[in-house]
Amino acid sequence: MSNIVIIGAGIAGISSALTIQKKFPKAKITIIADKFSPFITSDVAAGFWWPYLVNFPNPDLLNRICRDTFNYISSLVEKEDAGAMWQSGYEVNRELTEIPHWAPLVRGFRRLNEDELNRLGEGYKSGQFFTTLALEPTTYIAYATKEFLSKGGIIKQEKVENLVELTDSFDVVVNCSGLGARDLVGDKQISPIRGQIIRVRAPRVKHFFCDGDYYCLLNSNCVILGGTHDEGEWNMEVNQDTAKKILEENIKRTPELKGAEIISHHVGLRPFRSSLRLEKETIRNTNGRETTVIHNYGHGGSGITLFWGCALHVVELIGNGKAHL
Ligand SMILES: Cc1cc2nc3c(=O)[nH]c(=O)nc-3n(C[C@H](O)[C@H](O)[C@H](O)COP(=O)(O)OP(=O)(O)OC[C@H]3O[C@@H](n4cnc5c(N)ncnc54)[C@H](O)[C@@H]3O)c2cc1C
Ligand SMILES: O=C([O-])C1=[NH+]CCC1
Repeated sequence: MSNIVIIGAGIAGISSALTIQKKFPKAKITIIADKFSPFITSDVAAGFWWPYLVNFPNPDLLNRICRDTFNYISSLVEKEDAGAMWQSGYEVNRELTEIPHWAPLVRGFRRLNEDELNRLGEGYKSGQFFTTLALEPTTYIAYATKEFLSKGGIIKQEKVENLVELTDSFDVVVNCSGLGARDLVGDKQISPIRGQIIRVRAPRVKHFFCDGDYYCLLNSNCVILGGTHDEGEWNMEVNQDTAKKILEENIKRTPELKGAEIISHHVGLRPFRSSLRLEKETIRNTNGRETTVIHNYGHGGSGITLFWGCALHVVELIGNGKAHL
């Protein structure tokens, strides 16, 4: 039986494990990670489907990845335990912006007129109203992990010090290490963009609102207020002044937030890379053994927006050449 290992148990790792399990049902598939949900970056995510703080040089493939992920999350809405839901709202900008490439994917995309922009706040020059999806990441990772284990998947807690060491015992290694790739494969192109958020209970909030500075996003079990983005910042401590500012600024934009119950504060480090790394390499180790390595990391602020399309592409990269797996 062939042996496949996925490094990482975040949204990228667990989804890659599922697509590989489906494509190669006879293979032995193991997820190795040093940290698991609910203690990883993926758990901090709002789960909002909206390409944000991510670069990828191939627009056609990016559109396909966006479409595949959007369609997959929409298929999960009917499953009560997957954490998916629809939500509508406003995205506005203080500068003139083009219609985004993903506009045809979301539902009811409509540009806002000048009167609407003025009523939403001062200084907004462009914006749109649309319906998109949210996938509560901790809920989804639990749902996906249950499916992976039910089909014979194996999970090991371990910090991988050297990826090449795995090539002696695995036919395929899939690197979904997120920001960990900086050390794991010495990739200095990946660095953190620190984000701080507040989870609140605010049942009167019925629309999302984002304006490039702050955001108020809904998901299946709370409302998420954000949106700091500090490049190169590794500090994981919640900053109380930042939290106060996030709350105040969001209340100005969404007054229904007044009196909202604070549930929790979180900080996460978005794994930002000059370009999302979704590619294959072949490693021949000192014993002359050749192993296929697939890299799937560097999703920045869009891990939940891109995960399923990336996981499907991971299987393509492993390729039919491995149909015997
Ligand atoms: C505040 C905030 C809000 C966000 N909101 C959204 C949103 O609304 N929508 C969206 O699309 N994206 C959002 N994101 C971005 C999203 O969270 C990330 O893009 C995504 O979580 C990255 O997933 P990942 O699986 O690559 O990484 P992670 O979740 O960090 O998982 C990496 C895994 O690799 C393991 N690992 C790393 N190195 C090693 C090693 N050497 N050995 C063993 N295991 C290792 C870790 O233990 C972990 O299990 C947000 C991010 C932040 C910070
Ligand atoms: O990274 C982030 O903060 C977000 N990504 C999509 C919505 C918010």
